[in-house]
Amino acid sequence: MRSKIVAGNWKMNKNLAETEVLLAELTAKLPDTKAEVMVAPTFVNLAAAVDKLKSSTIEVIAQNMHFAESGAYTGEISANMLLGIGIDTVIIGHSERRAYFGETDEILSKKVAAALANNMRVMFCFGEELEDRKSENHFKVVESQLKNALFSLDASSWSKIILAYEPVWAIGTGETASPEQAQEMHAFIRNTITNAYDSGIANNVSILYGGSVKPNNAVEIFSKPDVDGGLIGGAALVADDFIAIIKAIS
Ligand SMILES: O=C[C@H](O)COP(=O)(O)O
Repeated sequence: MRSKIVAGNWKMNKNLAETEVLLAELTAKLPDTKAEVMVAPTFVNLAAAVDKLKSSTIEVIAQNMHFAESGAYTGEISANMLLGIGIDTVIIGHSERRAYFGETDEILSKKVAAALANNMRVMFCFGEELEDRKSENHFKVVESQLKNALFSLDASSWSKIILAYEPVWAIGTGETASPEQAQEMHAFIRNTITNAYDSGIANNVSILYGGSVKPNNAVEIFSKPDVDGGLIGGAALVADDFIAIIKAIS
């Protein structure tokens, strides 16, 4: 069901002690909000985060998982392991996984299938590179990322999908897509899903924007009708900034 979501992707930041400090600050300052609030610490700190947040409404989610159930995949983590510590939402397809770890659309579609087979929610990330936007191929690229990883899914699986549009040129760069650019792309995404499935599915999926969302731009970005919240990187590492971004959800 479409809902407002603010998720913090901590990437490879914060050791255990730092994780506990940030979570304590977040729980102490968390405002009343209609947004679902999520944090994605590193794998080694997930269990501690789940424990620390057991009486909080903040959900702990994972940054990644492998598609296999188990086996000889040194260094990897399965859906079953995440579920075993109480985590049932996973980020799949982040541009850093695509760029630095060779995750192709084919691998990502296997990961999505594995997460759904385990009844997990998937926060699926995608977005164009700067070159794609400069050459005006951004709509085509986004359409193909969605099609290759998601459009073979059954209609019923879409209740478990959250989308996060993250233009690669806006991630960690301080350069944000303008609220108009975000709205234009989010509307295109809904339209693309309507064409592949139907408007019911398109209108029920939450589409988050990610890429240099900060306290000073969140209100304007979140005010756009097809933007249902944000996937936050750098600003999620500072409690006051993340709280201010949560407050920007109306
Ligand atoms: O997952 C989060 C995104 O990569 C955005 O990161 P950022 O807010 O640091 O640009």
